[in-house]
Amino acid sequence: MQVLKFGGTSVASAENIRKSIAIVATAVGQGEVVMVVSALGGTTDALIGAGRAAASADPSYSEALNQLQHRHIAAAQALLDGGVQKSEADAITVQFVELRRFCDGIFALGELSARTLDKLMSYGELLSSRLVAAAAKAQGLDAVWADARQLVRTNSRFGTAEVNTAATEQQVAAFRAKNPGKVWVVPGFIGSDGHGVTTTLGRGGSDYTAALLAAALNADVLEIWTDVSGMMTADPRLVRGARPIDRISYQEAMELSHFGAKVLYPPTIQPVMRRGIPLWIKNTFAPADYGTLVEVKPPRTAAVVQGISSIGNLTLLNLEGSGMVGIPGFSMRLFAALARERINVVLITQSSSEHSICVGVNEADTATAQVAVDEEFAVEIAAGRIEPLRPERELAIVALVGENMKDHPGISGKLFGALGQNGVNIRAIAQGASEKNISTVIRAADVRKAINVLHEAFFEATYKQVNLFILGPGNVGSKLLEQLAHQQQHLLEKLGLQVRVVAIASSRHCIVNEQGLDLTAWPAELADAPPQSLEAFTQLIISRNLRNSIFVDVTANPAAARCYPHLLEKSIAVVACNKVACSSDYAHYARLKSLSTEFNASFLFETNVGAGLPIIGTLNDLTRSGDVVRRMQAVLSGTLNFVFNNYDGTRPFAEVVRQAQTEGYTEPDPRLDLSGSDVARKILILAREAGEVMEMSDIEIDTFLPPACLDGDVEAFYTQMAAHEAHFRALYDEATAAGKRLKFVARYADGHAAVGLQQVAPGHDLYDLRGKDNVVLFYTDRYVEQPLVVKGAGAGAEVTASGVFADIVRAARV
Ligand SMILES: NC(=O)C1=CN([C@@H]2O[C@H](COP(=O)(O)OP(=O)(O)OC[C@H]3O[C@@H](n4cnc5c(N)ncnc54)[C@H](O)[C@@H]3O)[C@@H](O)[C@H]2O)C=CC1
Ligand SMILES: N[C@@H](CC=O)C(=O)O
Repeated sequence: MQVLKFGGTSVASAENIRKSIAIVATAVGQGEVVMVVSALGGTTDALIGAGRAAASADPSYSEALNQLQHRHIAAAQALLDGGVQKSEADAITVQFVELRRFCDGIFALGELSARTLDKLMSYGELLSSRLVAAAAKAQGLDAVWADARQLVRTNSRFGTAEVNTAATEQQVAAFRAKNPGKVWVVPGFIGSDGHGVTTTLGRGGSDYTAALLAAALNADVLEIWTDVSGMMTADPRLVRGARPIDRISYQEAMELSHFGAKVLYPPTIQPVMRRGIPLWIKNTFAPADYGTLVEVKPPRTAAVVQGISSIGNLTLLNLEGSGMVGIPGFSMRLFAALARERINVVLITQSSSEHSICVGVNEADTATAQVAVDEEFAVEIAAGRIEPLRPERELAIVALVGENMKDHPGISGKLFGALGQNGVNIRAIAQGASEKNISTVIRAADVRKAINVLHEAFFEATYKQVNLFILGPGNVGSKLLEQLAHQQQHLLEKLGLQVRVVAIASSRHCIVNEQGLDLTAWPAELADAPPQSLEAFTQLIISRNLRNSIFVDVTANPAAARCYPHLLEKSIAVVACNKVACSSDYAHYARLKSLSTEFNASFLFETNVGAGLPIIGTLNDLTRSGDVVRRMQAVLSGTLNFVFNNYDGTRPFAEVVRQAQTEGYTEPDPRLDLSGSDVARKILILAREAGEVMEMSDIEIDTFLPPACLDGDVEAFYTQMAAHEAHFRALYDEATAAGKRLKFVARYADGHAAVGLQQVAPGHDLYDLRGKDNVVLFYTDRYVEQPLVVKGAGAGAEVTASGVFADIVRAARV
């Protein structure tokens, strides 16, 4: 015996009904079959709407009934021919005459009781099941229509009637005896009470009808045919990578269905579980798909977590107060007060201090719960022994479900870690001793992010999605985007990172695509995009609330640097080649570092010194391992090294500087390089990273520029340099005459830092530094005489982009 249930979408049209009947026909080859059907998709809602309209004296119910009638007759016409079609259309018309009279009655009385509503809703399944039975017969099945009201006996709790199992089993057995070998076609969802009055089993109750019949008939299998290929590892509307679960235990299926996996009506499992009947969830529209088999003991797989589920619209009710500690009965009174108002408690947690108890309820029950509980504890509240009930709204539960979680250490740790790294704050936790379900209460606005993060952590070991927001696609930014475009496949295959550039903003425009921008088309798209301010861009990053978000600042803009705290506070990582933040006030720099730690968000700026060279990383490695940096000597300006390596008086000094700018070594404002300020920023950042508390004003800057060069704008700067050619020539000649080279050197020792132009002699560590190279010599407690040296290309868009890229990968792999 097999019981097959077809949901609303599976019988929504003549075409779908044909598919469902074909599935039943195949099953008939393997033994007796019971077919349980829902109403044609959307019918129940339409009937409720018509009933409510009628009850509120709105005559539109009549038109709603016309449409329903038309839909059912059209389906009959498409499914049946000749005399069968005529008699079925007549039968449908008769039922609609009855239904119309019934709604007229509601209209006249202006009242829609639960009992009346049950009767009204029952027409949906009665109509669909009769139609499907006629179609099954027309297709050659030996089908019989079975009125569920004569099979399923319930009490009179209209809307959510409770089933009398013993009476139901007797009625089912009697019907079976009278209809041997027939294919039953049964309306789901409905039953009747002891007086023969129509009742319903709760929305989604057709699954339950099928489970009751399967249990009563001791069926070999219960199949739930729906429009998805089984229970999924997570809600596929929220998680793109969600996939069907092949085999799952009753307990796990129950947990998942309770927590919002809508493919199964939660009470369905209990009757079949009692009898150990396998329950198979299948897809009517892809019958070859395996679906999900729910059984007593599925084969043990490596999967510890079977699924991730969520319930929205949750309020946490917090009852707190010192008067609760050690006094029995508080919980009982709290739950009794809620029960009196028929408020369902979804989750409970209590701290071991007993100072507070916290329960989760449906948001719609918040006000009623508050009144009921405050009344119950009115005396204690008045005496100040407990606080009035404190509801926290707009929350949701996200739960991990899996029987194998039991005795498997580290699952909660991984859950908390994954959520924490993404700035998802956990308001409450519940885990039963059975360890089948670990529930977290979080902000409703974080649900999508949280489920995706957890799905990635527990199901998609293959890759982690990283979402980039890039500000300032100039020299470095454009190169970075080029490198990202080339390396996307490599990142996915070798590092398991699916890196998506979600947004790019220039100083004027912004483009966004949550699925990832096309990295070849962005320049044209950005040029045509609407204007967007920096504040709006920051808000966009925060409000999109995407997991593993990284803000990449490739500007030189102080305002951009001011956005970092807001982002870090939301656990959004910041990667910056912009040096403004780390060379600003020490307090700001220190705050950013502490926000990064506090909110578990990377703050990386390796390219602030030496472009793509691993200078800050090396320094961090030294200090983290306990070494102490005593002294640093460095050439930290690619621009100045390039200029002094290329200037020999044959070309004007200004022209060589212009070349450095054209080749992308200078700052957007080259005066920062030539004045020594950029080098001062860099030695400041190194000193701070070495543990020194220092301000920019503490750095001694010995500039070689005539003061006039710094008056006016950038063009005036070039003009002034040209005018002072003799000054630069003299610097060069003097050094050359002494057999030396000019190097702009940064020094740090004993809490003191200075930068300035020096003549260095052959044999000096800095003498042979070529092109635009940088070098840093670290003298530490471990590197006393021979310094640790980092040297190489220290400026240029390609190498800087490469350093930013490396920081992005570091932030992504945390
Ligand atoms: N060029 C190099 O070798 C190195 C550069 N850097 C740093 O890289 C950063 C960028 O340098 P480049 O790409 O050469 O400069 P760039 O001037 O070519 O690019 C910066 C871009 O940022 C944009 N921008 C400015 N304010 C903005 C805002 N509020 N919103 C959005 N976009 C804004 C500008 O319009 C420009 O397109 C600078 O902070 C520089 O110090 C760091 C290490 C080496
Ligand atoms: N303008 C800088 C670029 C790197 O920070 C330099 O010339 O070194």
